[in-house]
Amino acid sequence: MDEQISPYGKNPIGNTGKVRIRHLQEMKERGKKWTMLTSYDMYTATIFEEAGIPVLLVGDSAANNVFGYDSSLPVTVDELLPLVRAVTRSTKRSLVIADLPFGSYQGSPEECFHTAARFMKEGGAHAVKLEGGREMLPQVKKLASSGIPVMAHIGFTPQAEHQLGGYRVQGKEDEGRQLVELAKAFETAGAFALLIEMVPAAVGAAITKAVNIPTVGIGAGNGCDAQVLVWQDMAGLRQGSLPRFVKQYANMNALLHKAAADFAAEVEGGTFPGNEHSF
Ligand SMILES: Nc1nc(=O)c2c([nH]1)NC[C@@H]1CN(c3ccc(C(=O)N[C@@H](CCC(=O)O)C(=O)O)cc3)CN21
Ligand SMILES: CC(C)C(=O)C(=O)O
Repeated sequence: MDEQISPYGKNPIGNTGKVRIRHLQEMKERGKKWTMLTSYDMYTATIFEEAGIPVLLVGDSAANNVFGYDSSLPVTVDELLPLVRAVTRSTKRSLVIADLPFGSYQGSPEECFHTAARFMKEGGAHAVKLEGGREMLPQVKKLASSGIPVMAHIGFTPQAEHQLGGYRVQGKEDEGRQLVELAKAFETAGAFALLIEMVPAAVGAAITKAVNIPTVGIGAGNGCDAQVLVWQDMAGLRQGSLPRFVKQYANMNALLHKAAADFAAEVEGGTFPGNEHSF
């Protein structure tokens, strides 16, 4: 392994400075895979950076994983900004991407620029992400030409769930070829990377081959340059039925449940606080 141990932990990029979009580009050229996780607060940001996750996404998935909405549509710029600020304040090296929420960029390239600039100026983000198809090409061009790195999210785009008819795999049959063309159009428009959600593995691989920019997959198969998961899914904080693309690497829900229940039991039983926790 050619990984180096930096003061902050292992990083597939092997550098100890800030992760830049050019590093992600170099990783694609070297065929080295990398990871992205969502993060919405200080502790997860610090832990993920130290664990060697080079890119953190403050996703609009905060809607259903922080704020308790039942989809990503209701969350606002004013709700997401403090979360972006928390993550950028807590990290030294990770590339932090702010997700543009529904209704904050679709109206026009100018609206998109205004929202993205707020995440860069007020949130300290290093890049932004937006969802959509060809109608978003002017938005991507505007950001890229204004010095704002932009990731384009294609395939299943949750902000369009009502248009797409629910949570469904995209890009089956002929639609797959159209997704490859869309990916190329976003590359030409200036996107620095693509997020590909819920498409057949063959389509994820075909897009990854067809473009020179990195692809980050979620339910898009093993052929993408990188993979992303929502952290509460990855760590098993979320319970119940999960999308097929989720793998749980821990059972944080059970761990936290037990810690809280043990605390309650000790207080109720009169054993906490003991002498060692008293003044
Ligand atoms: N916790 C969490 N994880 C996510 O991955 C996520 C969010 N929240 N919030 C925003 C969007 C919504 N996403 C979703 C939500 C549901 C499915 C889902 O139900 N998928 C099913 C059906 C697929 C099919 O057969 O067509 C699956 O089994 O994967 C997928 C992505 C992804 N994002
Ligand atoms: C699907 C995930 C990665 C996303 O876009 C989000 O967390 O908002």
